[in-house]
Amino acid sequence: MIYTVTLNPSIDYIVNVSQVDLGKLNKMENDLKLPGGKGINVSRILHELGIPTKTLGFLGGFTGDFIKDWLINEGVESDFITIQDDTRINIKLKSKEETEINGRGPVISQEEANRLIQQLERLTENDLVILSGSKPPALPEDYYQQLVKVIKDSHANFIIDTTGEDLMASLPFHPLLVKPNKEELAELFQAEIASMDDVLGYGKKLLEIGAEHVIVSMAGEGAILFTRNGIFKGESPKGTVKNSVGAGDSMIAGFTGEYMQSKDPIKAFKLGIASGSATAFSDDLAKNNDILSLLNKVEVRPI
Ligand SMILES: Nc1ncnc2c1ncn2[C@@H]1O[C@H](COP(=O)(O)OP(=O)(O)OP(=O)(O)O)[C@@H](O)[C@H]1O
Ligand SMILES: O=P(O)(O)OC[C@@]1(O)O[C@H](CO)[C@@H](O)[C@@H]1O
Repeated sequence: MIYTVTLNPSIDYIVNVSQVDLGKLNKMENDLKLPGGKGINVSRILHELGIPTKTLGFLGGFTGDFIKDWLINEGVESDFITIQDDTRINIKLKSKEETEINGRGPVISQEEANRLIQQLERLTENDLVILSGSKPPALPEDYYQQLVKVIKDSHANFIIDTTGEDLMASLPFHPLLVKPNKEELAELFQAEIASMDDVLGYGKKLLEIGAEHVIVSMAGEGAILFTRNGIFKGESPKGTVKNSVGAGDSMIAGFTGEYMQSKDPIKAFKLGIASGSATAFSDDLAKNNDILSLLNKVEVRPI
């Protein structure tokens, strides 16, 4: 089974405003509330692709109920730990530019935190866990490291999509995939990423430190895949961007779904790009048909 873990889910409140005047009253043209949080997005796309998945993490309050109900309606399996505090609401302001205002996240007690660890103790070597997104400040500083240890002790495999020290500390445990975008890669190495040579150099370092596969995603400019057998550049299909929130998560879902079936990283990379782009061209996350219709437009070549 492919499990996803979202420590800090959200309702994504997508607000379209033609022009934003700070300090004035602005009227929305339209708005949309969607279940959010990176792992939840990954599971929604896996489910869309027909791949069995279960989504885990912490949900609470009326906001948590909204997400739980949405997933039930969509048929996405979940087993969340119920917390006392409310799940956060993240604002995605769409105007001439996309502006995001993300909440810090709810209070999570030690007892609630322990219950997720106990869930992961039941994993087996046939399982893969995708750990995605930020960690609410209430959780212990080394919580991600604790999760990685439990997953490895259970002989399961994992993917991690987070930033900074939590990502770095997980690399020696050989995640199947890490997928920083260019900004996250720069932050990881406290370096400027100004050229393709910089992307290639720092991407290779992630492999050297321990990742099995690395994708550096570059939005409309495509992505680079680093494997132990070569490096590949994938071009993003062209289209009209409607809402790029979740494009990165969709890419992880596409890659993982295909890789777990065929063990072919190039085929997986192609489905990853098609899934990411299909989501960027949709209001919500992509639908299966949109992903498959983009798949034959994705070009990948060795570099
Ligand atoms: N403007 C776009 N046009 C075409 N494809 C896109 C666009 N934006 C994203 N994608 C697709 O989605 C993939 C992941 O996007 P991106 O690099 O923005 O990830 P990310 O920064 O993790 O995204 P997010 O945080 O918005 O989920 C890209 O490699 C590409 O395939
Ligand atoms: O605060 P985090 O966990 O880093 O990011 C959360 C988030 O921005 O990521 C998803 C898109 O990738 C959204 O659904 C959600 O609002």
